[in-house]
Amino acid sequence: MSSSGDIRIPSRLPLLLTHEGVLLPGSTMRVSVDTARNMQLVRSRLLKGTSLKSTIIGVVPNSRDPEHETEELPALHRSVVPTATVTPVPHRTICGDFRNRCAIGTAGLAVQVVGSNWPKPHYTLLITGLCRFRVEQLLRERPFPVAVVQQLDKLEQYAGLDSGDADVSSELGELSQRFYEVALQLVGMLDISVPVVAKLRRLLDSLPREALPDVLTSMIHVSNKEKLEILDAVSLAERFKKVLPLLTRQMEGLKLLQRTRKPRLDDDRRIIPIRKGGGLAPGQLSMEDDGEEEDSDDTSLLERRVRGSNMPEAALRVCLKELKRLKKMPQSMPEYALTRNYLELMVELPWSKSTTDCLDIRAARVLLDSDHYAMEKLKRRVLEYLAVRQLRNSLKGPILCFVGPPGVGKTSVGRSIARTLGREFHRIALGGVCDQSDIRGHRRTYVGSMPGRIINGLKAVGVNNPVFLLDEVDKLTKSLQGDPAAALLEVLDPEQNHSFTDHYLNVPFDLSQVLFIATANTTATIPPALLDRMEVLQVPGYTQEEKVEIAHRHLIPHQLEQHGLTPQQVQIPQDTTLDIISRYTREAGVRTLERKIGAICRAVAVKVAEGHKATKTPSSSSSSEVTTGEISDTQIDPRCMVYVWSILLCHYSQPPQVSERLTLPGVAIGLAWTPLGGEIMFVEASRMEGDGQLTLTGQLGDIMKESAHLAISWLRTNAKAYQLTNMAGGPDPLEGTDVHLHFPAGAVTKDGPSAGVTIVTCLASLFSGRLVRSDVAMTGEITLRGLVLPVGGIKDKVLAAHRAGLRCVILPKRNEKDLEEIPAHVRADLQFVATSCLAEVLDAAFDGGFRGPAPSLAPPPVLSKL
Ligand SMILES: Nc1ncnc2c1ncn2[C@@H]1O[C@H](COP(=O)(O)OP(=O)(O)OP(=O)(O)O)[C@@H](O)[C@H]1O
Repeated sequence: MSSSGDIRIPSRLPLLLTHEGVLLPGSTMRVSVDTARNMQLVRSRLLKGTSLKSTIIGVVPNSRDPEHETEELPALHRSVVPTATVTPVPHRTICGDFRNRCAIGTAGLAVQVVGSNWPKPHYTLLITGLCRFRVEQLLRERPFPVAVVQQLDKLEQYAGLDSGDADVSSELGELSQRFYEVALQLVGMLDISVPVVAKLRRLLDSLPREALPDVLTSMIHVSNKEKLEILDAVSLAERFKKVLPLLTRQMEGLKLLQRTRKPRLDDDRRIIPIRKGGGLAPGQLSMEDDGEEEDSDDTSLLERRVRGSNMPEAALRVCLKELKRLKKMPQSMPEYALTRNYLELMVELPWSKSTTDCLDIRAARVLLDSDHYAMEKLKRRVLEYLAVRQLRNSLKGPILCFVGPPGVGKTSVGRSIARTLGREFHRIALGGVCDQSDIRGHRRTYVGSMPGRIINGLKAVGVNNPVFLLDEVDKLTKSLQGDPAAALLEVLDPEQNHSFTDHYLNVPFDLSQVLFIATANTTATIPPALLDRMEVLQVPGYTQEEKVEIAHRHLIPHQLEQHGLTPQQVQIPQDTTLDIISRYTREAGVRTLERKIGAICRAVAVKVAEGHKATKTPSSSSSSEVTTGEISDTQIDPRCMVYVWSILLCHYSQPPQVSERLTLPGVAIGLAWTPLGGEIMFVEASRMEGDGQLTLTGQLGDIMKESAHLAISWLRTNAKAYQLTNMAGGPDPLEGTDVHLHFPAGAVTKDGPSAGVTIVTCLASLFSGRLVRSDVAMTGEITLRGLVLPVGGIKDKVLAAHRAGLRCVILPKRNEKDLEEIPAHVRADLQFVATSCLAEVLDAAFDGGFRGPAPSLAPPPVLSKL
């Protein structure tokens, strides 16, 4: 730092008006620039200028807030020096008013300009003060003020310090010596081992004495007003005199502080913080000290929590080690927050906190029954499972996995199990999870690392024995980030999960008390190793009657409550519900049904809120008696009940879904099983002139394609017996003919052998020109010899046929036993034709039967051992 005496500043300076601090010669200050005038100055002088001269600006304190900047230049800070001492100014002020003349400021060198656009455009300048100046004449005010200035701190001014006038010299010499000694005392009170204190000590010796008052003022704690007084002290002697009491005050503050400090801190840590490039503040010091105290209190509180959290020995050791590191870390270190977060998590984890199981099997049965209608098989198995657990008092055993179409209550049964046990419930959605660290957490070395879902779940429930529902385990996917299913293996294996190690925790956590239940739509996509650890419980779709019951017992009351309606205000008769189910929904579960009921409730809620009601109150619940569909025409008492009749449904819902009829040869209805439940499927075939090619469309898998080839071969073999012909009427159906077979819903991949009988029927219809019965649906695998083999998913398929309003289901003979699972009333509504060969299938599929095969083609009595 050089003495300001060596510096010659330009006679014209652009003025930067500051409002937040006072720049003194010899010190450095950061100034935030956001007012229009100052921004202009930075842009046109500092950013465009190329010479050193262009980086010198005049910094003048301005008391006015930048928020209130006006067109008019604010009054600049002006020395209170008697006007007599001010050099007379020629009255040539071209702009600005007279009050801005004689303003005192500090010429400064802009050493750094940093710009930012956030939160609004602004610059931050780093300016080093060079010397004082006085504004002689304001040349212009816009776009930024420029003034003719007079440099005040000059070399010759201080000549008296070293030589010259004996009186001045001796007075200044004495003053500067006293000042130096006091400054030395002040620095002596600080801990010299702190680098900034050591540097200050060196500065005291190396700086010219005349620079000391300004430099020390900018380092100790003084108010802006006091700083302005020092800025005004143009005379050096006056400056020494004004700063001396400030130094003494600072020392008093330090002494007081040292006396009030605790001996522990006093002995070994005599570190008194110093503001970087600024001063020491008694008030500030004590505040920082409080912060330190608070911090150490905070850490010891954390330590107490760690010790009291009952964590196992290994975890405790890790935590104490981390605590030790934390104590040594400055708070500003990014790792401080990481370590602290880790310790907070460790403390919050329920290492030994658990709820007491209150399982009463009888009460559990009542609760399961009251929460869920039907699902008898599932409820029975769940009760068995819970009973065994209670008797053995252990959780070891297979993990239950509920598999079924969406909306059949898998998740809600899981929730009921938690309630019956009196345990906390937590659902972990695994759909789409493709990263191992989702389950097992990230290592703490990664930025933004966090624990996996299992540990997060435990933290959320706050006990170590909750019921965890692993929802949609069939939707886990692999990726470059590892296989989440592999991570789940450890979680679900009772032999291993007592020491599950999350990467973030890096210490084992005992998961053996957690009751895991999984749900899936299909077992096909569950990784085999995972499936092996689970006991699969199929949850089939519901029949229409079951859905009506579920709607009236659970869904409607729930929806009414959700929409602020009471059963006295709305009544949905059973046949209306049945209508919604059969005409507006086609699903295995009840989710769409619930949505439709919700839509009705919303519409009724509007009417009720408006004070409307039905114009006619029908006397019976038959929809046919209702003559009007509008409920919004007449205003009557809002307390009256709103009846929702079938006829009104069209006001609230989309047009009903209608099923098509079979009007062309070459169409047959098959039954398919998908993860969403059973579905009916219209298989279509057409033929055209060609050279005997078979085209298959509809995203078919290999097995399905093979079924199509099998069907064609069987039909060609038996063409004569069934009088199947090609387009020209010839005996080979494929001669000169191309056949196209299409399975609608082309965007959905289909596979499996169960469409075999449908393909045969569809092609038989095409080649014979006869229509297949439009109320028949079929399923079954075929062989080349014309046998019909059993298939899976019979219950869902039959329910789908029933939903679609079909009358007859053709199924393999060996699937007859599966019909027991189907509710009696559904069975009563349908006719089942159990078939063991294709001849029987065709006979049942066509009105009046299909022309039977020759006796030699009839299947042998013992069909197959498959
Ligand atoms: N048998 C039932 N009795 C009462 N309510 C039921 C029954 N089955 C389903 N529900 C209700 O249907 C809604 C959907 O059920 P849930 O969310 O449990 O389906 P899910 O089988 O888990 O579906 P997903 O596979 O899509 O997760 C819930 O409101 C649930 O209470």
